[in-house]
Amino acid sequence: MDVRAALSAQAIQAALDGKTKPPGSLGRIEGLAAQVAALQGTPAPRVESCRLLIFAADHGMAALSAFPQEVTRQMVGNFLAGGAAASVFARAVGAEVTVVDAGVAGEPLEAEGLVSRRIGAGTADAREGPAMSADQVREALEAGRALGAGVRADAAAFGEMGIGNTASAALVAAKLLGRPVGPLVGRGTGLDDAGLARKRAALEGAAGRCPDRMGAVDALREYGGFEIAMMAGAMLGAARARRVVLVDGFIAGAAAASALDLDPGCREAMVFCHRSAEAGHGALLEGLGAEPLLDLALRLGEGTGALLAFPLVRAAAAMLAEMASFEDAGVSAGPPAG
Ligand SMILES: Cc1cc2ncn([C@H]3O[C@H](COP(=O)(O)O)[C@@H](O)[C@H]3O)c2cc1C
Ligand SMILES: O=C(O)c1cccnc1
Repeated sequence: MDVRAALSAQAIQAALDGKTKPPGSLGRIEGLAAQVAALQGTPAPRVESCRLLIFAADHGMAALSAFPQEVTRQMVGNFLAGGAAASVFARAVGAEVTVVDAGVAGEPLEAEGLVSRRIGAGTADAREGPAMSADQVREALEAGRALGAGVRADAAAFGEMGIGNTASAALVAAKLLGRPVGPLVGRGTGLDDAGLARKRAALEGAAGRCPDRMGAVDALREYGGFEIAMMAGAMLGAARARRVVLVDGFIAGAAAASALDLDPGCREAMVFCHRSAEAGHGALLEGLGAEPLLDLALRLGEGTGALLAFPLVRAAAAMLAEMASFEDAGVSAGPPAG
C-alpha cells in the first residue's frame, strides 16, 4: 500500500468513526462504504445508479444441462420483453438493463435493444478440444472491456445466460485456482443424481486435457464461454473506470476470477454479492478470499443476486455521505475507537 492510500484509508475510517453510532456498529456496511469511498476517492461516495449487463452465449457442452440449448435464445427474448427474474429485480431496485449477444447459437439475433457483439454461434465442445481460439478470447475480452468502460452508472452489475455455462464456469474456475474440477461441479439448472455424475465424469475428462493450473487467457480458450470471457473483459473495463463491480453468482464468479488473474487491481472495485447454491461457488469464493454479502440460496444467475445486493451498496455509500457526525449533530461521542 502506498502512503497516500494508507492515509486515505485512515481518513475514511475516521469519517466512519465520527458518525453518530457506536464505532463499527453498522458491521460489514461500514467496510462496504469504505471500499466505495476508496474507489471513488471521496469520503462522500455515491452509488445511486446501476446498470446490469447480461451476456448471453451458447456452449458446446450444452448437453450437460438439464435444459435444452434453445432456452438461451428464448431467454434473450424474455430479457428484452422485461419478463425474466433479472428484468423484474432490475425494475424493483431501479437498475437499467443491457442485453448483449456474445455468441448465441444459430442465426444472429436481431431485436430492438439487443447489443450484438457475437464472437461465434456458440463455443466448440470443450470435452473434445479448445472451446474457442486465442483470437476469439482476445476479441471477447476487448468487446467486454469497451462495454464495461462505457457504463455511465455508478455501479455495473454483471449477469449471464447460457445453457451449459455452469460446466464451463466449473472448468475455468478449477484451472484458475489450480484445483480438481470435481468439487466445483454442481447441478446447474437442476440435474438429478445420474445427470450430476455424468457431468462430473465429463468435466473430469475435459480437465485432464490441460495442466492443473492455467492463466485466464488459456483457461478461457480451452473451457470458456463467449459470455464468460466478455463478462471478464467488461469487469476489467468497469473497474478501470472506477465503477462499483457487482459480481453475481457462480458463473459471474468464474468471470471475476478471470478478470482478477488478468489484473489483480480490479479487486478494489469488486463486490461479491451473494453465495450461490451451486455446489462449487463456496470453494470458488474461498479460493478468491471473498466473503459475499448475501446468502439466499439463489441458483439462477442472470445477475439476480447482484441486483438484490445493489440497495445495500447504495445504502452503504449514502450512510458515509449523509450521516451526521457527533460534532454536526451535537451528540456526545464515547471513548475513542480502537
Ligand atoms: C429458464 C431458465 C432461465 C435461466 N436464467 C438463468 N439460467 C441459468 O442456468 C444456466 C446454467 O445452468 P446449466 O449449466 O445447468 O445450463 C445459465 O443459462 C444460467 O444463467 C437459466 C436457466 C433456465 C432453464
Ligand atoms: O450461481 C449461478 O450463477 C448459477 C447457478 C446455477 C445456474 N445458473 C447460474
